Amino acid sequence: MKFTILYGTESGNAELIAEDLGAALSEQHDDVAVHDLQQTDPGSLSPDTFYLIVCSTHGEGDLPNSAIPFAEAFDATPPDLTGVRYAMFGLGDTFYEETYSQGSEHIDRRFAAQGAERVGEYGRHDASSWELGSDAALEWLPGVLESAAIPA
Ligand SMILES: Cc1cc2nc3c(=O)[nH]c(=O)nc-3n(C[C@H](O)[C@H](O)[C@H](O)COP(=O)(O)O)c2cc1C
Repeated sequence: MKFTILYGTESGNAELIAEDLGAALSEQHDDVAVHDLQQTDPGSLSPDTFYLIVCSTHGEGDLPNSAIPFAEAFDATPPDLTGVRYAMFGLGDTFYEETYSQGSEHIDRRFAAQGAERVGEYGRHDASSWELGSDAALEWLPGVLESAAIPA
């Protein structure tokens, strides 16, 4: 199974988490890549790869800067994501109350609308919590792999 971890970030937290998830997956799997969403062509998403998407929230419940070109390209030419499976890990801060963790949901809605299947629990990290983002993501990962029926 090929894994690609895609991150959308503005101040680097999602990138760090993506790198840590990539390192953890690489211990058991050979084909693991980590990419910034801004370097990702939506048309390249493929059913032969399992995607983990790590995306923060900025503005007022908006996408972070590095995810915006991806969303624009996605909307310009919506890809057929039939057969694509992915897991979602959203970053946010409950300080922002009603817009908490909505950034990643902009990507999630696009994937669902084009036929992709989200697998496992929707992961979240709250910057107001005491937990480190990477610790939360590494706790979330095994459940996702189990839901996807991928050996850890
Ligand atoms: C200017 C600014 C606006 C933010 N707006 C929101 C928001 O609307 N909702 C939310 O849940 N978190 C919001 N956050 C919190 C970030 O999503 C959180 O700090 C996250 O860990 C940042 O990750 P990143 O470094 O990958 O961008 C905001 C942070 C900043 C600095």
